[in-house]
Amino acid sequence: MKIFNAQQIRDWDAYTIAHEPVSSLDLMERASQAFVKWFCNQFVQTRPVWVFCGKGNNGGDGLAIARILSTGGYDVQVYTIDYPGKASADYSANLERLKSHITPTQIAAITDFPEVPEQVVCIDALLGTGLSRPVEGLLSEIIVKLNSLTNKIVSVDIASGLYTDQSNAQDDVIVKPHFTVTFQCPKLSFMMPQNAHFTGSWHVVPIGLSEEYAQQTPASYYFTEKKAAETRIQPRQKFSHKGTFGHALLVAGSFGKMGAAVLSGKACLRSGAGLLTMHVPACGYEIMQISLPEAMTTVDKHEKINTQLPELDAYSAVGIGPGIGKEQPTVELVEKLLDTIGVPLLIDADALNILSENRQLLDKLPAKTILTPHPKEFQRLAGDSSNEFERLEAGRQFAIRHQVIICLKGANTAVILSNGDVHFNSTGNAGMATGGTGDVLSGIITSLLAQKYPAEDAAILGVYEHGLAGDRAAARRGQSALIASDVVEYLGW
Ligand SMILES: NC(=O)C1=CN([C@@H]2O[C@H](COP(=O)(O)OP(=O)(O)OC[C@H]3O[C@@H](n4cnc5c(N)ncnc54)[C@H](O)[C@@H]3O)[C@@H](O)[C@H]2O)[C@@H](O)CC1
Ligand SMILES: Nc1ncnc2c1ncn2[C@@H]1O[C@H](COP(=O)(O)OP(=O)(O)O)[C@@H](O)[C@H]1O
Ligand SMILES: [K+]
Repeated sequence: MKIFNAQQIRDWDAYTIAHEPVSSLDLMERASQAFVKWFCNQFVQTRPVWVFCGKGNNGGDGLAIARILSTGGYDVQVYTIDYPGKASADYSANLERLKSHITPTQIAAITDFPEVPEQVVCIDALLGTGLSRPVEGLLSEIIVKLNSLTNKIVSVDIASGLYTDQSNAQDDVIVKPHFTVTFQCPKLSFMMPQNAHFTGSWHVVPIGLSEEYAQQTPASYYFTEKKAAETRIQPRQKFSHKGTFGHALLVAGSFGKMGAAVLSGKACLRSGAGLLTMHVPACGYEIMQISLPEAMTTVDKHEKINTQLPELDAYSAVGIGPGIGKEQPTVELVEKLLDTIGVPLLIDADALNILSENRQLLDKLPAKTILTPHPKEFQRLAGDSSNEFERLEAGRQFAIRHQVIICLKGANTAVILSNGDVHFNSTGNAGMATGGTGDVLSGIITSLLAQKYPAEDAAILGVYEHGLAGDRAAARRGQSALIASDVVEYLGW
């Protein structure tokens, strides 16, 4: 699914109005009905609903939502806000339509703000994607009040005060909803960890905006859901054999960190590679043979770290990094690998830190190499950013400059392609914030590369399946109990 920016969303709206054709008022009605459908599944009719409306089209949605809910039997009150600025035409039209159902109460000063009983669900329809400046004055006072309540808050389209596609300043006043019900596509700002408090649990509801516009309009940002992920899966053919599915090499582990090698190796095999060889330091030989009998093991001459690059001819992809440390002989191994490799490559963990500390190596990265940094590793690679929009932009510039693919890990991992396009992941949960889950991801992606998946597909699909396995694991055991081995166990495809 494409993630459009605020201007594109306005154009999408206008395109739909012109080409369907549908009046903008009817489109607002459709959006409001879609919101109400979600709302009625979430909150029973006995919950009173108070709707707080601004004067733009988001406020217009709020008025229409209030009318539809009231017609549906909910006890609804509407609060309109008296702040400078002109009301939109569709807001005014909906205010007229509302009048035979509900008489709105106007808030002209913060002292007019009502006492809100505990059971009331508040709907935030103050400002939407038309936000163009920080919220001030009465509107900001109202947001502060709403945020001080313990009531459930549902934002229409986007929390009031939150920008759609740019960073807010730290002291901006923004609604902190429990839920956001957003129209047609997720918004870029929902992907940023800095905005977690300003989205709550967010849900996309379709409102029938033009498919044609969505298809023909280029976007830089995407949201990878089930369908987009599954279309990348290459089905296994009846007469295939283990040679069909490639031979992966994982260079992993060091003394005290052999677990990272085991986890990435298991995940690699569970993701369909035909053959796997693990290259590990001598201390890891028995550990590998016992814990992963399906893998072959080549042993480094060094007891505790990897120092020797195995002959690469046999392998269809290489993954390096999990648990390898940063000792000088390992740095030299990484350099030699970059000088000689002719197959797809994944670089993770300490191998990324080696790149950060030996920046001349960055110029040796083969095109379409996949890098899987967590935010700290990314910061070491690309430097500081003052907010997460800037960090993402730094990631795009890095990917374009070095022609690599970056999986910037976290909730909604951003897979940044070498043309700068970003695919945010939809799976995964906070239970995965535990040691070793990144090693599992390395194994999965290396496996897909070995099977000759295009690097873009390996990154996007690998990240998706990794999160999905984490979600299955969390559903069975809960998030706190989840460990990286569970993610491997719940891979299933
Ligand atoms: N394209 C879509 O997907 C649809 C959007 N609809 C609704 O329309 C909304 C967008 O409507 P608008 O563009 O009217 O946007 P808003 O409802 O956010 O209002 C924008 C208006 O508020 C003013 N404004 C901006 N920042 C302000 C601030 N900080 N303080 C005070 N006033 C401020 C602007 O000058 C403008 O007049 C969406 O969020 C959604 O709720 C739906 O009605 C229909 C379909
Ligand atoms: N809150 C979260 N929601 C979803 N996924 C998460 C969350 N926290 C971590 N993850 C995922 O878990 C993995 C952690 O990787 P990483 O930090 O490298 O761990 P390690 O180095 O211990 O293996 C990443 O794939 C990341 O996307
Ligand atoms: K809103």
